[in-house]
Formats: sequence, C-alpha cells, structure tokens
Amino acid sequence: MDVAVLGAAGDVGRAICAELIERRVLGAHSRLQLVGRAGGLSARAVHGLRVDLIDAHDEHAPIIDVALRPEDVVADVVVMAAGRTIPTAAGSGVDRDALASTNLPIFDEYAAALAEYGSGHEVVIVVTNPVELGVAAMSRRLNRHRVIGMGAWLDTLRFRREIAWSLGIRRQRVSGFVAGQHGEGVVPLWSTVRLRGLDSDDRAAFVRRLRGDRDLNIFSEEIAAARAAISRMAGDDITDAFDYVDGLPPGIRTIVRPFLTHQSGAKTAFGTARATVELVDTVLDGREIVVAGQVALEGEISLGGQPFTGVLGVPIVVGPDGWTRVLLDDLAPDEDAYLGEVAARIGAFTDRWMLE
Ligand SMILES: NC(=O)c1ccc[n+]([C@@H]2O[C@H](COP(=O)([O-])OP(=O)(O)OC[C@H]3O[C@@H](n4cnc5c(N)ncnc54)[C@H](O)[C@@H]3O)[C@@H](O)[C@H]2O)c1
Repeated sequence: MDVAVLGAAGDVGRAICAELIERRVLGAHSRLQLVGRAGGLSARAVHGLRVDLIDAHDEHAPIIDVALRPEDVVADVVVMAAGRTIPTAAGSGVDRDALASTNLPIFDEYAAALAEYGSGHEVVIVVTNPVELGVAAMSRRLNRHRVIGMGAWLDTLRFRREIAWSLGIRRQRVSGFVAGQHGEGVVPLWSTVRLRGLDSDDRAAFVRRLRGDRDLNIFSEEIAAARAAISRMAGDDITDAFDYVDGLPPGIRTIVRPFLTHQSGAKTAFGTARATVELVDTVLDGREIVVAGQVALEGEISLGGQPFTGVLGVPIVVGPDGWTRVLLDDLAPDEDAYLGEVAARIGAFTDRWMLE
C-alpha cells in the first residue's frame, strides 16, 4: 500500500513522513511519495528529505520517491499537508480568509488532478487549513466518502488528554469525541465522554465535577476571553501564559492550549502527525474504527431537528474505503444548539469561498 504526502517538506509533512516510517505503517515494499511544488523551495527540499529519511531508516524504510506535479501523485492514501499556515508570532490571530485565498487553489488543483488521473480508490486525508474548506473543495470533485479532514480527530485526542490531565490519569482511559470546526469552533461532546473502569453514575459525577455548572451556551465567549488573555501574555513570559492555560477548564484548554503552542514557535507538528498517521494506518490496515473527522454530510445527521447538509466534524466509522457512517447518538440540548451554530458558521464561510 502506498502513501503520498503533499507538502512533505513542510513542518507537518516531515513529521508525518517520519512517523509513517518509524511506526512501520509502511513496510519495506510499500511506497512513500514525497510531493513538493515545482518551482518552489520544496522542489529542492523533497529530494534532500528523501535522502535524510533513508539515512535514518534504511533497515526498514519503504521505497521513497519524489513527485513535483499534481498529475504524478499516485497512492492509496493521499495526505494533503501542503500550503500556507497560521503565523506563529505571539498575539497573531487566525485569519481564515488569508489561509483560504492561498490554500483553496491548492485543494482545487490536487482534487482536479486526482479526479482525472487517480484510480478513484484513493482516500484523501486533509490536514491543510481551513480543513473544512479543504474537505468541501475536494469532496466536490472526489467521492465524498473518500475525503476526511483530520482536525476533529486531533481535537478529540486533545480533549481526551485534557480530561485525563484533570483527573490525573492517562489518555487511554478516556473516550469521547469533539465535533464541529477544527480550531476555535471545536464542540466538546461531553455526553459522549466515558472513563474506563467507571460505571455511568461515577462517570456522570466526574463529568459534573469537570464541567462545573457551565454549559456550551457560554462556550464561545469563554474561548474568546481565554484567547485574548493568552495573546496578551504570549509576547511576554510564555511560561506565565502556559500556567494560565493550566488553570482553565478542560474543554477550554482543548482549544486554547494548541493555539498557544503554535504561537510559542514550536507549532503542533508532532500531535498533528500522530493523529494523521493513525487515520492512515486505519485505512491501510483494513480495520474499521470509530474516530472523528470533518466530512461532507448529506443528511446523515440532524441539527435542530433538521437534516444537515454541509461539512462538519463528527464521530465517524473509518475503514479501507474511507468513512462509511456517522456515529452520533442524541445530543444534549446545549450540544445540539452550539453544533448548529458552528455548522452555520462553517457553511457561510465555505459558501463564500466556493460560490465566488
Ligand atoms: N488540521 C490540523 O490539525 C493541522 C495542524 C497543524 C497544521 N495544519 C495545517 O497544515 C498545513 C501545513 O502546515 P506546516 O506547518 O507544515 O506549514 P509549512 O509552511 O511548514 O509547510 C507547507 C509546505 O507546503 C508546501 N507547498 C505549498 N504549496 C504547495 C503545492 N502546491 N504543492 C506541494 N507543496 C506545496 C510548501 O513548500 C511547504 O513545504 C497548514 O495549512 C497548517 O495550517 C493543520
């Protein structure tokens, strides 16, 4: 089985390539295609990256090659990690329009090439931001069940970690999902949280303790206030800003800690790579597992009692052919209302860019 990484020479792309090889997701007879941009700096860097990866992992490395044109991309799983990212300067916000103006043509270019020259069986995992726009753009040219945005899975792993951290346990004892938009529009689905080894009464008591008497009706104001605070602090002593984040409730930390991590200059390449490679591994392995991902829905869920059409992060079953089903039980009223609000925001943004 073969994997192509678009934007392989970038920070996230490199971390994904290294993780694919280190975790032996790709065996010695598989192929890893490093895709750069002809005429860009990455056209040179992908050749160097190829040699560096072989130097590091010659004992078990897959066959590694380079492609510089979208029409030359050939793989079972295509990871889209090419394009512009959010600035790392302390205090800088997330300008989704700036990301969209650079990255929408990249989504379109690769989707058109895959539609024309691909096998029709590749699964595309979208990492590049805005993830929802990437899923919308690629799903209009490719089979929507074969296009998955990985942001909701990364945010889910972050949510589980923050809950685990509050309880002094490891993440593997926590399950539960987030939905919504990658980044600031994450919707923590507290109704889905389970703690291994606890019955439902004990679990409910723990969740009450973690949430206090807050619900999602005030969540977006809480996020805005926390982000404004860390933007002010991040330019001074970054340890004060991380200490401040430690004192926030887990749902808020899920969103704000990565924002600060990115602004520290470290970016979030390793966490992103881990979540992406887990999805790649699932697709290649032939198992089906429940993860979360941004997908193009056509009435598979209802929000506010109405069937929903559009791109949204939701819990999904993923297997060798992409995503097959959404696994979302009845939501709590505050979850349904807030997810509906976020879904409308995503729809307005993707429509504005894609209908232009
Ligand atoms: N979804 C998530 O959870 C998540 C997390 C982190 C980063 N991201 C996103 O991933 C993307 C990459 O981030 P990064 O930090 O690696 O950025 P980066 O600037 O380090 O790397 C981007 C790479 O893409 C290459 N590139 C640009 N246009 C290309 C094209 N047309 N074809 C092939 N390669 C091209 C560049 O040359 C560069 O090597 C950004 O959009 C970022 O916002 C998403």
